Amino acid sequence: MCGVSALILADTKQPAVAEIQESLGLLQHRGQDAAGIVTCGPKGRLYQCKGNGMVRDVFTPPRLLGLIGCMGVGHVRYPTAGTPANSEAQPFYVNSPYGIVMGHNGNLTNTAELKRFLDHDAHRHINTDSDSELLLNIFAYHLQKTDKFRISEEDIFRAITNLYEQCHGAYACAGMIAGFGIMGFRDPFGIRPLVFGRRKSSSGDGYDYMFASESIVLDSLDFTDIRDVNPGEAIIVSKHAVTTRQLVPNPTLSPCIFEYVYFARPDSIIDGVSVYNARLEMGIKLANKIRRTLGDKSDIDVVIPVPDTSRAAALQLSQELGLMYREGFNKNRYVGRTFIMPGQEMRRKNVKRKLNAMTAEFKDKNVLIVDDSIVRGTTSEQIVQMARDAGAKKVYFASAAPAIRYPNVYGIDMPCTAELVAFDRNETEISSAIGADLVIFQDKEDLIDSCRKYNPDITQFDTSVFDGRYVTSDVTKEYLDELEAARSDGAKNKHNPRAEEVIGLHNILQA
Ligand SMILES: O=P(O)(O)OC[C@H]1O[C@H](OP(=O)(O)OP(=O)(O)O)[C@H](O)[C@@H]1O
Ligand SMILES: NC(=O)CC[C@H](N)C(=O)O
Ligand SMILES: [Mg+2]
Repeated sequence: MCGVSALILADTKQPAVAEIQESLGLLQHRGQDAAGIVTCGPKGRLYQCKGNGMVRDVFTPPRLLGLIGCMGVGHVRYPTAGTPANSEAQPFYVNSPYGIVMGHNGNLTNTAELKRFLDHDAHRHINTDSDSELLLNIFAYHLQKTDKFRISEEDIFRAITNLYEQCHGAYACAGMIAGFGIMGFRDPFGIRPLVFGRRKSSSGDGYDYMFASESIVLDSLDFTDIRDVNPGEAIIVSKHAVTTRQLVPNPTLSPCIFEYVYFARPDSIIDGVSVYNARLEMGIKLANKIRRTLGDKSDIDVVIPVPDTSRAAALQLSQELGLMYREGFNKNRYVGRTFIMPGQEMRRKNVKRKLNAMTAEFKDKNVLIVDDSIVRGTTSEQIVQMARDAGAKKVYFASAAPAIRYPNVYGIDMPCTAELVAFDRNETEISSAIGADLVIFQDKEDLIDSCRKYNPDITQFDTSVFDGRYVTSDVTKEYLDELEAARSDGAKNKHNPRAEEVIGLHNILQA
């Protein structure tokens, strides 16, 4: 997943850039590889700053000063398609028609078909390997068909409807049309999150409007009337009006359950479910599973979370089991999230840089380490070793999510089953692969119930990483094979000149 945001201020003399930058800081946990902002100023002119790096590195004060205008779009990237190159930093821009800017969270599953269509039929030039550039150009192609001097909301809705028919996979998008306004839309299954809110303008005249991947952004920036964009719904905020339209009739909301497990901030609410509450509930359900597995009289002395994401579940679990909770791992706050770092070598090195065991909490104890998930096992394997080195007698390892055995195709970069530690292994084999005495996983139904408890109206989640069932119908065995061949660690390690290529056309990073 990535993070997107778009803001339009009622007071056209005020700059939007500072709050867009703020929004990206609040979404940094969704993407650490690249960041970008495009604003729209007087005369409908667009101003862009984007490139590889964290928000604090990309947006230096002089660069921010150059981003003028009362509306704009922001993006933080975690690459899940194409390459990690600078040129694939978002938002993307096309000049025709009207000047369009788009930030995309998610992943398209029919990129080959879209690429062919844009080349052969639409005759639109695509300059990178990014699926998001394809998405933007599909939208632009359909908007172009209106062939009008000035467009209306109806034209935009029609173009998004056409995009829905053509683009498969996951996409939560925040966009802008030069001089016109901002827009947000979510794919027909609502796989990735997107929220919308408004705030009384600082001048007291009218409202400011904002889209963001997570509600924490709108909360922090004092927006109210926050609501989820529905699956298959588009919202357009022009300088004069807010227009919403349900473009896909009767969609089935199917949010990615991994947002609740790991990706989202705990203080966000996604599709009516507080991520924090869902994690606490995961802790309760996991405690029950541990009780069922080990019986009431287990020999566990202490529960220890793996910072950061597992903390809420681990604390609740310890209370449920009547066990002591201790912060046994000290975390270096300056190292980012390791799971979303590119390349296994980097992920492996950074677990060690980030976490350190405190001997006092481990020595001569039977410990239950709790994490939110075990994916490649990069974290768990090293954590178990650290616990043993610190003198633990027995190491139990519990995961608040079920075992992950299938690739993700909707915006999480796990395309290759062979890289997943649970692939083709039973629980005993996983325990020995990560060096634990016993590993205990949450049951899938319990995970689903933990989220549904807070919004029973959600009838299905995307749980594909646990069960191999994809909510969109086009994910075939052939597709998964192609994805694995293109994006496995092995494939990425092969020299890819496109990843290093400097496509200056896209970047304006200056001192
Ligand atoms: O089995 P793995 O492949 O190691 O992936 C799972 C681990 O990665 C994530 O942590 P991360 O460090 O990314 O973020 P966090 O600090 O938010 O927990 C997640 O919380 C698990 O700890
Ligand atoms: N994880 C995401 O949402 C990434 C968006 C897009 N697929 C990219 O790779 O840039
Ligand atoms: Mg973690």
